[in-house]
Amino acid sequence: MNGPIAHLSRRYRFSASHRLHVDAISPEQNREMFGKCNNPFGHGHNYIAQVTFSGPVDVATGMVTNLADLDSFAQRELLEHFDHANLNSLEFFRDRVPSTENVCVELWRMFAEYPYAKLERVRVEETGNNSFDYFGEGAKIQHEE
Ligand SMILES: Nc1nc2c(c(=O)[nH]1)N=C([C@H](O)[C@H](O)COP(=O)(O)OP(=O)(O)OP(=O)(O)O)CN2
Ligand SMILES: [Zn+2]
Repeated sequence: MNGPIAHLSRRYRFSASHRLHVDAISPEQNREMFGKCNNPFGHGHNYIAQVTFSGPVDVATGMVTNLADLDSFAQRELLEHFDHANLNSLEFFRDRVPSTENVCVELWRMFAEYPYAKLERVRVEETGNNSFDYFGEGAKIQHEE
């Protein structure tokens, strides 16, 4: 039996490197657009991803979803692929700049498949100064292209 709807959020940390670069424009244009982030050797971040889900609070368990289930899912779908990876080498970023906006979009695609609650928001902190939110808008268009 289900009770009221609640939201839960969980944070996952991964370290990854990337280079912001677009093949279609010149080296000078890349440097102008991305500055130090276009360094050919890349650079790294300790990312923090926060995923937020909603769902009915199960009357028997008191939970929207068991965090242990979410952790197993995140380990398999996110951390095994992203932690200590070069983002530019991952399939999703073969034709996309590995900006944090695009990291959010890719994490949305992953976590939207979690079967036990409804994904509401993906937040990714790239540095201590910036964070990016994605709420799934335009997701179908992006993935059907
Ligand atoms: N719209 C976006 N702009 C930038 C992104 C991004 O993902 N989306 N990413 C970067 C770089 O990856 C960069 O490494 C962050 O650079 P910067 O903003 O200079 O870093 P901070 O000042 O926040 O932190 P430091 O660790 O002190 O450099 C750039 N722009
Ligand atoms: Zn960066």
